[in-house]
Amino acid sequence: MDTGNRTARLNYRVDGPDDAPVVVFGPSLGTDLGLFEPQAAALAGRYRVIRHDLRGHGGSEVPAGPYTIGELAGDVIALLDSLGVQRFSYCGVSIGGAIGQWLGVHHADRLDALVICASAARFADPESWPVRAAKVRAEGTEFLVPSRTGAWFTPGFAAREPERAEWLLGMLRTTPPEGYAGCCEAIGVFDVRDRLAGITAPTLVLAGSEDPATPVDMVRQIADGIPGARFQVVEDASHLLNVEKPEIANAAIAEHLAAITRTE
Ligand SMILES: O=C(O)CC1=CCC(=O)O1
Repeated sequence: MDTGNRTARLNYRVDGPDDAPVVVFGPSLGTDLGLFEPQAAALAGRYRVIRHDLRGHGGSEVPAGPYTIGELAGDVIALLDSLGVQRFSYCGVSIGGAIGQWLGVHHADRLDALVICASAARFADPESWPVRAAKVRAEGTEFLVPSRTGAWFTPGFAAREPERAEWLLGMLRTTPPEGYAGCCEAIGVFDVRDRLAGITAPTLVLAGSEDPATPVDMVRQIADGIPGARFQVVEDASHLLNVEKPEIANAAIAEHLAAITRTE
């Protein structure tokens, strides 16, 4: 099976009981494992919550790009193997959701359940991603910061919760340019539209009603392609819907996982 080239060492954090069912959380482009603080706080009483940084992000190793989603997923499998985890559920946001889809296609035997948030089977404007990668390699990530209001969270969220908005933007500011660029290149060539029907894990797909990066109809295509997948729109949320509307996201994720995994 193709899991890409050499795996990269991922930074990760584990919360919750050692013997509980495992739920793995994979973040979005330009963020880190802190993205899932609201989910870890809500779920770590019942699950062994493993959050990881993407390759080239946060505290993870930063190999030279370009990367592929297969390589990013291979990093996650290598991490779980190193922790002795065989079966797990996976929840990913955006590129993290792409990793989830890839795991669903290639590691069905290990997946209890999938949650895919604000993602795509084929991201919009594929030709734009290498352009963004080149600009980030040349200039760093700072030029992206102003446009993340709207792209990541609604202006209303930024006004209501400025400290949380700044906390998210701080993740982007500290993302290594090479890691960010390598992930852009992975996004640009990712396309599993013709593989979705092969995903057998019970799947929940969440979309933010105000998300311009992965609009509702684009996210819905994932659910339409996966047999039996459930789809839910989170109202008044943009791309990082799990932070903008944590109570709604947590309730949906917890209900989906509880229906699949035994915690008692
Ligand atoms: O451009 C962004 O920041 C939104 C996004 C697309 C893929 C991803 O992981 O984040």
